Amino acid sequence: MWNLARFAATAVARSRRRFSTAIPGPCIVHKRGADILHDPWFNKDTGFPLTERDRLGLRGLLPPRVISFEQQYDRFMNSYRSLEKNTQGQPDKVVALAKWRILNRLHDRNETLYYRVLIDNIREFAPIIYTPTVGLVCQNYSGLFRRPRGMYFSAKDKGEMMSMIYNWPAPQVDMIVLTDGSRILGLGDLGVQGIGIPIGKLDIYVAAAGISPQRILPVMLDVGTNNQKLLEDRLYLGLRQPRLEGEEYLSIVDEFMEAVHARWPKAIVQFEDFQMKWAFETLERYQKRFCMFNDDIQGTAGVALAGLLGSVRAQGRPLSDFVNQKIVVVGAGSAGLGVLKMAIQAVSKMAGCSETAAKSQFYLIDKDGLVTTDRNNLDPAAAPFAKNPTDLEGLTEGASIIEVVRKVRPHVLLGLSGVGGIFNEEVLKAMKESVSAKPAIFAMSNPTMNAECTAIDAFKHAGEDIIFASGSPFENVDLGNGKVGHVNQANNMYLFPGIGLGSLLSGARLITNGMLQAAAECLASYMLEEDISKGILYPSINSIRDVTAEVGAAVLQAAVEEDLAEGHVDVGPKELANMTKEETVEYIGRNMWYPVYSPLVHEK
Ligand SMILES: NC(=O)c1ccc[n+]([C@@H]2O[C@H](COP(=O)([O-])OP(=O)(O)OC[C@H]3O[C@@H](n4cnc5c(N)ncnc54)[C@H](O)[C@@H]3O)[C@@H](O)[C@H]2O)c1
Ligand SMILES: O=C(O)C[C@H](O)C(=O)O
Ligand SMILES: [Mg+2]
Repeated sequence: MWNLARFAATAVARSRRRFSTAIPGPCIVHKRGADILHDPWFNKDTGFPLTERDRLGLRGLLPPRVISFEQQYDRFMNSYRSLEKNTQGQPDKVVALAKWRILNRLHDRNETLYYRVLIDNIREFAPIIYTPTVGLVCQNYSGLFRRPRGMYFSAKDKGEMMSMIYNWPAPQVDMIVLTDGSRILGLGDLGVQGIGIPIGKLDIYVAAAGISPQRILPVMLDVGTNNQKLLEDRLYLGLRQPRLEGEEYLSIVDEFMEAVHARWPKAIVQFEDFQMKWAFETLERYQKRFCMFNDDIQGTAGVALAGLLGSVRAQGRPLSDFVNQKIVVVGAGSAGLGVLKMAIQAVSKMAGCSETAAKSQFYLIDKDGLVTTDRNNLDPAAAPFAKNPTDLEGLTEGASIIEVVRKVRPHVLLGLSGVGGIFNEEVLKAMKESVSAKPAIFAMSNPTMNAECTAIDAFKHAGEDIIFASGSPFENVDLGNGKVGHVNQANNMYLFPGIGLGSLLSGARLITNGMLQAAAECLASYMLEEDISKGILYPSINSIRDVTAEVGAAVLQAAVEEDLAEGHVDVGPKELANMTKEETVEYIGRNMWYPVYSPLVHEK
């Protein structure tokens, strides 16, 4: 549970670990010749040594010189740098898509090299394969499409999924990211084009959690789209029909979940970018039956909570002061409500009070303004967080963001609305009057153009002492006189890889609230005091494998504590239970796949 002492102890004592990553043992490929060259899992391009060229029927299919992995790596990076140079001055979108294309071509051709350049340059490449560029890719998917990636199950496949799942060529799948494309980032319903999100999330799984690319599966459930523009687009690649609703919709998701479970009973399914009603409904429906979680509700909540606790520390307050922080959440969707739920639970545990009492510090605003019990047709999902107008001292149902901020003078203003720019100059200036000397502004909506405000505007209008976080990356802000306004990336990428990997290696059949809470607690305690005092709430993305190992270990240990850990491969539940915290982190690190060319034939 929320163990305050643990924060100080773990954060200060923890040394940064570097893992000696596992190198896969020799494997025999059953393909030969051109089939190997065309298989990105096995392809080494000009890197095939002569013995393999001989024995795999590759002689004559490649230019004679053998190029080392390092040389191939340098050649790719040189091409990438040339592309950067050649596209200078072109519109941002053109440059971003050109960068995505060159990376995607490598992904399609040679996965080992692709993942190595991704891991080594994660800070630079994450914004291309993940938010914000992935949003642009989804918007343009039908035009950009060259090769399929992942699996597509459509409403027309009803009754066929149990056999279709066996069309996937890999014998084992550990991690699935599933979307129905109905709420892609803040970009709305993008139908089948939303497949880019599971692909991007799974790239992060490989880079951050070391899940082998042979064991991941991005999935699109195409149940139609309500996006009129796409329905009228002659290049649109999805079903040209309105979205299925009600039982018809659920029967498709049910069939998919049964099929996956039948083939890979231990695969973990991450639900991603479902519109709110289905995000909550499917979580409720499956969380006690399958090993699954909803990243937008649960992953986001943990990352936001870690950031909120970090802001308390950054204000120089003891962590226990979290119970007194006034927090305004803008956006009552799957993400905003997930954050509220977890934050209120944390307050209630810390203060030892009921959740009802813990709610008093939180304010919720949606597209119709402040959410109160006076609202007609109050959404049942938002109802538990609605304010009683009698407690509001002057604010009424539907009050605007500026009205709420002026009246409440919150410590934190947190946006998960999907609406770019709604933390406008007036709202940001009002945050100067916050009761906190270091107010926090979280503009968490993605992609960049949907962020509630930019980093520059936040520091310009709300003052230089703010703590700032955004869902998509922004550059740090130069405040002059050598001062830097630090930009944090409050994105669920800091948690979902560890949740997935920790659950997988524990062998748990379910992902419980306790496991998710352990993940959030671990991230919250990761940062050292010296960083936190500078307003740095999250680790650098460069240390994402270390973060994931720690988070994964916390999740695994929580599974052990709840008696859910059944073990993984040859590590049984008893061994897991006997591992110390350190040993658990090492165990997780050892199980991370790392891209090197492994031999495709046994040495004679
Ligand atoms: N940073 C992260 O890790 C992270 C994680 C999840 C979601 N997100 C982002 O959060 C956003 C919302 O996601 P979601 O799943 O909750 O979406 P959603 O569609 O379920 O909810 C959006 C909410 O915003 C409210 N809203 C719309 N316009 C508004 C306005 N003008 N003022 C106030 N509120 C308004 C809506 O009423 C709704 O309650 C998306 O942009 C998504 O990319 C970020
Ligand atoms: O995809 C992201 O970058 C975060 C989050 O899952 C979102 O939906 O915005
Ligand atoms: Mg998402």
